[in-house]
This record gives sequence, C-alpha cells and structure tokens, in this order.
Amino acid sequence: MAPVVAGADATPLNVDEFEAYARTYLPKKTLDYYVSGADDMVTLKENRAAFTRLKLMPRVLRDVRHIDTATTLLGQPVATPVCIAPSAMQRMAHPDGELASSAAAAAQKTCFVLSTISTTSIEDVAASNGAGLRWYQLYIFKDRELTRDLVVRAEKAGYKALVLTVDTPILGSREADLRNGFALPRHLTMANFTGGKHAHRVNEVGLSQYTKELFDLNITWDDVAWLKSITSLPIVVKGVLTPEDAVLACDVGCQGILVSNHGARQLDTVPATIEALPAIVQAVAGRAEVYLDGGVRRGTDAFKALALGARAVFLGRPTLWGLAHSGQQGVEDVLKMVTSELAHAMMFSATTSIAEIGPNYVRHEAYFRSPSKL
Ligand SMILES: Cc1cc2nc3c(=O)[nH]c(=O)nc-3n(C[C@H](O)[C@H](O)[C@H](O)COP(=O)(O)O)c2cc1C
Ligand SMILES: CC(C)CC(=O)C(=O)O
Repeated sequence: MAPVVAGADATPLNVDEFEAYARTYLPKKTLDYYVSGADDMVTLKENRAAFTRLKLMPRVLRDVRHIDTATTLLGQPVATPVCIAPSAMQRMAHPDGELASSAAAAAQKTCFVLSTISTTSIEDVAASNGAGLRWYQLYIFKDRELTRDLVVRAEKAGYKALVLTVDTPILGSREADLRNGFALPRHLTMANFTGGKHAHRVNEVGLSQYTKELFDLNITWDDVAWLKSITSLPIVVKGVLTPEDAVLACDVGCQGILVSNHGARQLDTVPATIEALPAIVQAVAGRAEVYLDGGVRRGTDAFKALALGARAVFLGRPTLWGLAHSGQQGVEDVLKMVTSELAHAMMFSATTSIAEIGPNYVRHEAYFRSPSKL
C-alpha cells in the first residue's frame, strides 16, 4: 500500500504539516528569514529536542468529562494558554499579515503580541483584534521620544501589556539572510514608522543594518524603570534565560517574564527554553507570571511547559505557517490544533484544569536510566 503523506493540498493535521506547506509555497528569501536560527542553529534543534527528552507521567481514573483550558494572563481571561508570539513583517507570509493573525487570536480568545517591526500599524491591528487581548512588543530605540511615542500609541489603542524584548542589542547572525541579502520587500512598509524619519529604511539597508543604526546598545535595568515611569501598562520582559535576570526583572517591577531565546535567532548555543524554565520559575517564586516560547509545536509541549511552571506558551513560527497557508483561517487552525492537543494531553493525564498541571506530570528521560540516582 502507498504510504499516506500529506500533499501540498491536503489539509494539514499538525503544525509540521503547515510548515511543510509553507516551505513549498513561500519565496526563498522569506522562508529563510522565517525558518532560520543564528549561526549553526544548535539552539534551534535544542528547542525541539529538549521537549522530547521530557516524558509525561499521566495519572488515571479520574473524571475527565470536562476539560477546561481557560486561564488568565495578568488578570485578563483567555480561553487557552496557547498564544501568539511577536514576529516581524507578517505581510510577507500573507497579504493580510498581522490583521489576519490578530483577528485569529481574537476569534480563538487568546493573546496576540504585535511586533514593533510589523507591516501593519498598532492602530489597524487594534481594530482587527477588537475586544481580543493584545499586547505590544517593544524595542527600545536610541531615540527615546520615538520609543515613548510607540508606548503612548499602544496604550491608546487598548494594548494591555508591553512586552519588552531584551535579547536583541543587535540582530543575531542568520547566515541564510546574509547570503540572500534579506530586506523587507519594497511593496511593504514598516507600518509603525511611515511618514517619519525612519520610513522605509529597512527596505533599503536590510534588518541587520537597520537594527545597528536604530537600536540602542546601552539599554539597562534603568531603562525598564524609565519605561515604568512613562506607562501604567504592565511590563513583560522577553528574552530572559537566567534566574539572576529573572530576579532583577521582579525587583524592578516587571509583572511578567517571557523565557525566550528568540526562537534561537540571537545567541546560538544557549539552552532550550524548556530547560531554562524551571530555575527561573523557582527564582521568581510567584512574584511575576512566567511564560515560555521556543519550539512549541504540539499540545504536549505546551503541557510540559505548564507543568514546569509556565502560565502560558507563545507560538512564533507556527502561526506564520498558518498565515502562509490560509491567512486568518490558517492561524486559527494552528491555534485550535495546539489547544486541542493540549486538551487531549490533559484528558490523558487526568488533569481537567490548567491549575492542576504540575511538575509531577513530567520527568526527564535521564530518570528512567538511573532512577535511584535522581
Ligand atoms: C520570523 C520571526 C520574526 C520574529 N520577530 C520578532 C520580533 O519582531 N520581536 C520579538 O520580540 N521577537 C521576534 N521573534 C521571536 C518570537 O517572538 C519568538 O520568541 C520565537 O519565534 C519563538 O520560537 P518559535 O518560533 O520556535 O515558536 C521572531 C521570530 C521569528 C521566527
Ligand atoms: C528587526 C528584528 C529585530 C526582528 C526580529 O526580532 C527577528 O527577526 O527575529
């Protein structure tokens, strides 16, 4: 019998099949920008492999008729802890870009994080996201007035938190992009900066040069304090990988910590986020909410992150693959798939609410080799 394989027009059944579709469909420069990690992409592989090294430890014989994936993020209700991470320049994946992904998040009652480097403006995304939960991802520019202006716009447009990305003083070295001379295609704009002095530069000089020119190398915890002084929005710090920095983030008053290695696109050979998570959760000790992104492709990955103390997980590339496949519908399908896989993992593990998913439900594979030593 012929093997069953998903062809280009088969409906994807999982995130990997969405990715396979995107790989055949997207122009090479766009695909390379989306898929790449930094340098040798060691961490890119690790983000996936580390999930595989964790084994689930399901309980049985409890009532699993009602599985509830609902939770809250900084006090705001969501139907699922599977959310959308900020990713730049989404109109390269589909003409509707960020409008489609933010509308998909609203339809699935989850959180959408808009990138500063978006191809749709803060205000237009707010309109398409409507009553949905939206957060705004911020890069601090050398030009602090420009930065302040972005914060004010996000506040006015109903974003409920600022996600401050702290792992990007410069752009990581993604070698395919260097080879391709990757830049934002000319028909698209950096929608938050049109008309101003920075308009269109990224089409001309490419991302790496753009970040070199505009991002500030001198960003410290004092700038987080400055940010707090100019906004009443809660601040989530994105890109923390050590317990030491997690504690500093709490000390300066951040309400959320997103454990992230930027999808392995910045410093290569840092640990997988799922391996960095437990020490951070322990150090934070409930002073802030802790979230995770990086390599989440299945509901079982989400379950493992929740078990180890994450309050929610954020998908980066998977929603880009959904977007490339079929716009808003594709993004919704990705969110639904991973959420439904999470609900299955909960049912199989006899955990009916998010709060019940604790550390007893996972064990590192090393345990099974020498249980007595662990
Ligand atoms: C194409 C692409 C663009 C990204 N752009 C941003 C960005 O503008 N700001 C940011 O904080 N993170 C950005 N990220 C990182 C994501 O927010 C997230 O940390 C990462 O993609 C999660 O890993 P995953 O792709 O394995 O799910 C980007 C990631 C990708 C793949
Ligand atoms: C302009 C960039 C910093 C966008 C980004 O975060 C990325 O490409 O990973």
